[in-house]
This record gives sequence, structure tokens and C-alpha cells, in this order.
Amino acid sequence: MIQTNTAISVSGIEKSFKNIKVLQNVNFTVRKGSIFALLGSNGAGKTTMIKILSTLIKPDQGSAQVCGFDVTRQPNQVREEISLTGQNAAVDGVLTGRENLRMLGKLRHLPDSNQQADVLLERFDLLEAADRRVATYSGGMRRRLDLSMSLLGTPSVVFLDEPTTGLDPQSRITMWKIITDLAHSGITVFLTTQYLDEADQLADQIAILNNGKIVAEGTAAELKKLLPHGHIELSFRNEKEVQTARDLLGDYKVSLDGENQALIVTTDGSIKQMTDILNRLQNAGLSVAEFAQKLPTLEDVFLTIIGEKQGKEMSNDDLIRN
Ligand SMILES: Nc1ncnc2c1ncn2[C@@H]1O[C@H](COP(=O)(O)OP(=O)(O)OP(=O)(O)O)[C@@H](O)[C@H]1O
Repeated sequence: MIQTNTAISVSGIEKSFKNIKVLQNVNFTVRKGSIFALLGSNGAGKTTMIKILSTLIKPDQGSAQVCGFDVTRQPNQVREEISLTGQNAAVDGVLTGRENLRMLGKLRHLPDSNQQADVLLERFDLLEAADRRVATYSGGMRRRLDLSMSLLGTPSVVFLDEPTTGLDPQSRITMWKIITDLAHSGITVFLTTQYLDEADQLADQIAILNNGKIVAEGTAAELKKLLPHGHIELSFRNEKEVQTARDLLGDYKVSLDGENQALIVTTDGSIKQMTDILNRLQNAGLSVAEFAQKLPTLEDVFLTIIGEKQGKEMSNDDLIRN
């Protein structure tokens, strides 16, 4: 029995196309009202996972529930709860934005489709362009219209397959705000992305898919903490103190940020080393003006996990949280 605060539950999903294993023993859960990002390179299996969850294709093995309904045995109930927005906007360029929304609302037999259309146009900042043909819209506007169309009928779960691919930076930021607002309104957002900063900015939970397997899962902060060699930055009041501190920490790897009268010290990320460093400075009467822990970026984590980075490899057991 899945918990009531679980929107999506995936267990042991396998999918192959001919001889290619596209998904292998995929497991994860998504909390209601949260943003879950499935991260992976091209061909990792992200779209295949979305297609299974949105009932477009069936898994070979394993099970998945969306809002408590089984995607294989109860596809109609699942479809009632979800909407899917893909990379190729499903809008009709000949019609205006308003006409697109109203037409889809009527096709879905929504009693208040005109009213819903107006609310969505305003919410997605499309009111001014509402009566222009969509063919004249920018990529960002089309994407916003596409997403607004998927919200007709107020779904519980929204699947966004690479929602910002091909958008300019400003449109991406607008889209991020819209996605965050969706989750705040209680909708569960499941998105796939190749952009690490997107997952970092948006997602409550991130799963990294590599060659069809989930190789790491957690919040962005948790994933970043998985990498060793945490850096700490220590700022001092003057150059003399910087030099004294440097001598005291001679057995650590230390680099100098002269501009900010700071030292960057490489540690193994353990509290033990952190305490040792601060104790040494305190015992020598040095006061640290500023202290900051520099965590690895999500990109560092991603590249390390998928094995494209030099250095110490981590085993999957280290990374997957059970
Ligand atoms: N219907 C299909 N028939 C055969 N192979 C397929 C089919 N659909 C997907 N594949 C293959 O499965 C693998 C995963 O594809 P998928 O589209 O799920 O990846 P993705 O992570 O979404 O990649 P992208 O970011 O490029 O969209 C790829 O090697 C793809 O060629």
C-alpha cells in the first residue's frame, strides 16, 4: 500500500526495445506537491520513463503507480490525474492562443473551458498575445501556452519532458518560476532535464539516470555532499593573518585568494578535519572573519557519477540512498 503523500511510486521497472535494455530495475517515489527531476544524458531513458508513467507504453517488468493507480492495470484512471507536456509543443499555429485553449477545453468536455482558458492566459502572462495566431509566438510563449493547455482540467501530476530545451535564458527563468508556482499550488511536477542548473534550481528530489539505471538519488544538497574533497574558504582581517594561517595549515592543500584575503583549504569534507583546522587557528589567536563551506556543484557530482571525470570513482553503493 503506498503512502497517501506519495504521488508516484516506481518499483523494479524494466524496459527493452529489441535487444537494448533501456530501463533496468528503476525504483523511486515522488512526494505529492514536490518537484522531481530525472536527470540524464541523451538516450539515458528519461523519455521512456515518462512514457511508462503517462501510460503511453507498458513496462516489460515492475510496477508503477500514479496517484495510487497502477499504470498498466488502471491506465484510464491514471490519465484522469495527469498531463504530459513534451519537447514538441502540441499547439496549433493557425489558431490563436485563446482558441487553442478553448478548443482543447471543449474536446475534454470541461464545463467551464472558456473561463479556465482566460484564467490560464493570465496566469501564464499570455493575455496580451491571447488573440494573436500562435505561429507568431516566440519559443518561450509557445512553451508557456503548451504548459497552460496541459493544465486544463486541473491535473494532479504534470509530466514535463525537457521543458526548457531550446529556450533563451530569460524564457528559461520564466518557465522555472511557473514550474515552482505549480508545485506551490499542490501539483506534483515530474520533469526530465539535461540541464544540471535546472535540476539544482527547481527540484526537491533528483534522480540521476545513466544507461537505464538510477545511479544516484537525493536532494541537490545531498548529492553534492556525496563527493569528497569539500573545500572551505577562510577569510582573515589582513595579509599577515592570512600568511600565519597558511603556515599553520601547511599539511593541508591550501590555495590563496589574495584579492579577498582568504584561503581555500581542501578537506575530505569530514567534521574532524574541519574542527582540526578551526582549532589550530583559534589556538594561534587568529580570528576568522568569514567561513564558508564550498560544496561541489551538481555538475561535479553528475560527471563523477557517470564516470567522465578523472579522479576517484565512487561505487554506486555509496551513492544510492535506500
Ligand atoms: N520506440 C523505440 N524503439 C527503439 N528504441 C527506442 C525507442 N524509444 C527509445 N529508444 C531508445 O531507448 C534509449 C532511451 O531513449 P529515451 O528517449 O528514453 O532517452 P532520453 O533520456 O529521453 O534521451 P533524450 O534526452 O535524447 O530525449 C535510446 O537509445 C533510444 O534510441
